[in-house]
Amino acid sequence: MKRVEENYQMAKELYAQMGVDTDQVLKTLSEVPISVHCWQIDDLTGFENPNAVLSGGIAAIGNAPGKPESKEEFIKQLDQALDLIPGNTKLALHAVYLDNQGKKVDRDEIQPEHFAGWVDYAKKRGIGLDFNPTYFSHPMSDSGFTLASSDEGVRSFWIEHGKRCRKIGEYFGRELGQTCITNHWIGDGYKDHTIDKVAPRMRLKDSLDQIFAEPIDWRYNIDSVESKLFGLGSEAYVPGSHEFYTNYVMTQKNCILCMDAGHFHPTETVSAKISSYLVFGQELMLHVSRPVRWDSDHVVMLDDETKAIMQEIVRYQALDKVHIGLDFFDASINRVAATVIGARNARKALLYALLEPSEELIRVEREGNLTRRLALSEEMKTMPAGLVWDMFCEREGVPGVQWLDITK
Ligand SMILES: C[C@H](O)[C@H](O)[C@@H](O)C(=O)CO
Ligand SMILES: [Mn+2]
Repeated sequence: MKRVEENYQMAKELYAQMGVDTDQVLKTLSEVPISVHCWQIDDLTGFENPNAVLSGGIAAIGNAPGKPESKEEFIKQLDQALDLIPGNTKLALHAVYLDNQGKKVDRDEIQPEHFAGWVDYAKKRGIGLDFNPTYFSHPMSDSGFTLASSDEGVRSFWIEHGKRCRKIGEYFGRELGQTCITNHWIGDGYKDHTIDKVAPRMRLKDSLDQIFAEPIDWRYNIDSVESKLFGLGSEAYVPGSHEFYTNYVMTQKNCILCMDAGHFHPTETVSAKISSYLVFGQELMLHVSRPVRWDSDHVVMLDDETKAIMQEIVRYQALDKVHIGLDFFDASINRVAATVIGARNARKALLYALLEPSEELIRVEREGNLTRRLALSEEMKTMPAGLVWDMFCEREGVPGVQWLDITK
């Protein structure tokens, strides 16, 4: 305790010399919500069907022991993870984590009451909730198409699911006094060479128009649409591409864009795209993830891209415009630890961004002093951010490096 305090005082002085107020940084770091996804805990199996098989072109690869075998075990492990994650945390749920009280409740039948237990859970923990319709892992998505399907029965089933999920999001927002982001991602697409790329997109646009037709107060629920380049089995064509959704949110204005760090060409980065949306006054949802050669959903590291994403948000004072969520699932390592590692790294990346003297960097760039821009940026890299992090954990009542004990 004393050592953490002493180290922090030293770091505080060093950062002050660079024009950075670490006390203010710690306050902001504690307040910014980061939405931690629940599905790393159980490889996205959920409670709808204990034997569910993941589909939609995504995969949790690995067979690490300890996967929860009941809802009780799931909650226990989730609690264990959340207890080790400092800062203002939201919890992101998927529709398959419903409480169906042992009855069959299909996706086009779900209602707020099936998620009342989660609202109680969130109230108990003092956290907000985000939501995701589950447009996959279901016989009605077996054709590889949902909202863009040419089968009107299939399409209307999923439109109903989308509509109901927004109402559940609204319920979360009202009950918890925090906006819920309801993120819509579909795995639709073709494996091979596609001739008519327009018709599925026309159907997808129409489905979204129907889903979002009813206005919902943005204080309670904001819908986001998540683009993707390809999936397993949809390598050649995905109707819900980045260009498609960018145009959708710009013209329809009834939802915002979600960018997942793994959903682009390997040399493209989400960090490079953020400013273009902010210029047009757009809010954004992010899925912070780590693609390794493809959309592999590896656990988030404290790597250059994660730091760059946070820098972009902080530099333009857009912390209230860009909603930060996590999306990874790795079944090859302990699932609780995976959640903790990824969530702590996302917040550490945010800390690095907040510790940057961004006002000075922007000013010297504007003045044309590009030498100082580079020199100062480089010097910042070896400043003692870890000592500020330790103080953050201390103030949040969460273990610092000692959390590693659970990995023994
Ligand atoms: C489970 C999530 O909804 C899913 O991962 C989606 O967000 C995605 O990124 C699919 O590749
Ligand atoms: Mn995602």
